[in-house]
Amino acid sequence: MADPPVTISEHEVESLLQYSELTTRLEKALGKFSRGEVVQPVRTTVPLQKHNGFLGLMPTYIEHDGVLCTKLVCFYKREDGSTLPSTRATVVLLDPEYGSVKAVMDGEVITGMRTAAVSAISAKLLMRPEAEVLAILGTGKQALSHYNVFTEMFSFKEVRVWSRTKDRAEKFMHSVTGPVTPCVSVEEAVKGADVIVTVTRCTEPVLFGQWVKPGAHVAAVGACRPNWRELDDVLMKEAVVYTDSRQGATTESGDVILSGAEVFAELGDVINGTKPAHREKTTVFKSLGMGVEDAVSAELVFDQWKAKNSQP
Ligand SMILES: NC(=O)C1=CN([C@@H]2O[C@H](COP(=O)(O)OP(=O)(O)OC[C@H]3O[C@@H](n4cnc5c(N)ncnc54)[C@H](O)[C@@H]3O)[C@@H](O)[C@H]2O)C=CC1
Ligand SMILES: O=C([O-])C1=[NH+]CCC1
Repeated sequence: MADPPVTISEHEVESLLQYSELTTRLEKALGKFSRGEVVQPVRTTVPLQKHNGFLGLMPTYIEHDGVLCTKLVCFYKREDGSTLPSTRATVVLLDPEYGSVKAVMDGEVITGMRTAAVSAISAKLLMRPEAEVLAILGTGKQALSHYNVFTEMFSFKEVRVWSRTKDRAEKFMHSVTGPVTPCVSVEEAVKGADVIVTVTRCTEPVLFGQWVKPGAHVAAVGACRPNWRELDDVLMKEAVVYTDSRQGATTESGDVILSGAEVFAELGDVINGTKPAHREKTTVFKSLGMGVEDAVSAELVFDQWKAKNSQP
């Protein structure tokens, strides 16, 4: 008889996940995914037309590790000024033998941390070793998680942040502990930057190739629909393009599909040593988000939860 499922709240997930262990597990998972060791169909999306959004279903099975999981994530194209969240997620961990649910956990923290950690892995693999300036475009949830993991993993001399209003960039600056330079234009934020993170909700290009320093690394996280963009054609065509999933990117990424840019490799190919990391060139990591990232994060949360709650 299976145990009843446990429920793990946002607060508990936050207290159980740390970037160091999470990043190690994600790097291994990206490698496994690109070696074909993970069953993970491209996200199924159900349009929520009335609310300008989508429900994404992200099932994943890692047979070797006995991990079966699915995330349910709603994401929206919100009007400017809307206070409603742009993503809401729940993660369900199952027992693959019995088909029973082991845990239902909050997916907000998992989505924030695993997405940022994968971007940080892309930077570790693809940025120039002498990188000094990080620019973050956007000041929402992903901007904060990216700021946290990038400043934990690397030692940038300057971190710049851009938002469409100066107020938001300054509010972001006051919400973090380290130094941040708020910028009034994208051009000002990215000029000379070695690493650029785009974490906006925009559906038209916001980052233009003419402003990007040759050899810079761009982690592009927003624009997860086939007709949404964050990057322009110039950047997409000049850069060597890496993705989390080639199949996901060619199905879901407007930046890839509409620019006609070629996907050079998955991050997992670089981790596995089957494709090179072109650090000397301008690189784009187009992130769409994968179920396997949620699955290994949820397994880590569940392991830690069990260790904390087991009887002495
Ligand atoms: N690749 C992945 O794995 C994931 C991608 N995402 C995507 O990342 C993006 C950011 O997500 P969150 O930080 O959770 O959203 P958020 O709503 O917390 O923040 C969005 C930011 O974009 C800005 N923004 C909105 N419209 C804009 C426009 N037209 N031009 C420029 N900036 C604009 C907002 O002011 C805000 O700073 C979204 O597009 C979301 O769908 C979210 C989760 C995972
Ligand atoms: O992977 C993910 O959770 C998402 N990608 C785009 C919106 C949410």
